[in-house]
Amino acid sequence: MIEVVNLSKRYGDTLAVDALEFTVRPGIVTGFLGPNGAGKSTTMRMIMGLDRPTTGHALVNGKSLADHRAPLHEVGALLEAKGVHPGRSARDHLLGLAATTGISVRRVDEVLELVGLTEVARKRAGAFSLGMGQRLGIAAALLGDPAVVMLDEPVNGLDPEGVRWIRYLLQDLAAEGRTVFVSSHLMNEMAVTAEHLIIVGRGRLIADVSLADFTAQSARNSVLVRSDRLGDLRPLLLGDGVSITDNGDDALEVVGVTPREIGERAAAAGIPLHELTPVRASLEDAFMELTGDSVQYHGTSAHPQEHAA
Ligand SMILES: Nc1ncnc2c1ncn2[C@@H]1O[C@H](COP(=O)(O)OP(=O)(O)OP(=O)(O)O)[C@@H](O)[C@H]1O
Repeated sequence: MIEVVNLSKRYGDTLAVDALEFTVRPGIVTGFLGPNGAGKSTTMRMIMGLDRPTTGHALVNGKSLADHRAPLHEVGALLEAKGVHPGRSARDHLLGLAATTGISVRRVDEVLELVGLTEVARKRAGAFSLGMGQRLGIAAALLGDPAVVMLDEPVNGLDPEGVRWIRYLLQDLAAEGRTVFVSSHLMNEMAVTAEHLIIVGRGRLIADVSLADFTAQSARNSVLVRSDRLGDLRPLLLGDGVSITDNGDDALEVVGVTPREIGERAAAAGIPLHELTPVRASLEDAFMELTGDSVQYHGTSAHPQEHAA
């Protein structure tokens, strides 16, 4: 378990983390989401005791990390790219880490196997691809068989196979009862990986919510209706709280009426429907809606009409 209590960090004029409070529970994957610069890495560094909080504190399994006798067994973390000597083999790198903390050679070979690096374990880490380097970083994080696993943007720059591998690994670690806390700015990836979300913007907590509730709350759930008699159908659907958008192509996007209701009204009027599809809001849309104001550096949008919606 990770407990973050009134945690703040100021760098000069920048309040990178602003009175954050949340708990990360064991047994599930918790996604830590926020736009670039939202304070995710800073928060994770403070949890690891690598940065000193301006106010507040973070506890890992009930104590601050410095108070644990064997911190590597409590938490394993992959923070920014690890300093691996490029001339060293993956195995030697892990053996070096293990030796300083009393971890066995057997455990080194176990984690190499777990992350799929056994075959290349004796090759120079300098020749590793980004994905292999990421696997090595994760192997190092898991070395102490920690109860808490914390990864900062682990899927950045990975190919789809690597992304999927990390997703299943995180879910397996959570299923073993560990606390898994993983940061990302990719909402759609978190949507298929995490069960709970902590969302931050400009250092502040914006939402602490289950994935299911987050999706259900989104106002953008709609129904796509296709018919060649849309002109007759439209007045039958209008009402309070209903919005109807013509998306061209013989289709309407309807918000505020259920698919069942639309089907029944169309049937009662004898209007044939060619399609009636519930459209879940993309989680990315919901995330943008929520964090829009807290994005520090807005780029110029290639799709301005989407933001106006
Ligand atoms: N060592 C530092 N010195 C000064 N400012 C810093 C330092 N580290 C972070 N910041 C600032 O604190 C804010 C939060 O940064 P942080 O890296 O924690 O965000 P993040 O959510 O992890 O972003 P990203 O997704 O881009 O990694 C940013 O404005 C950043 O510029």
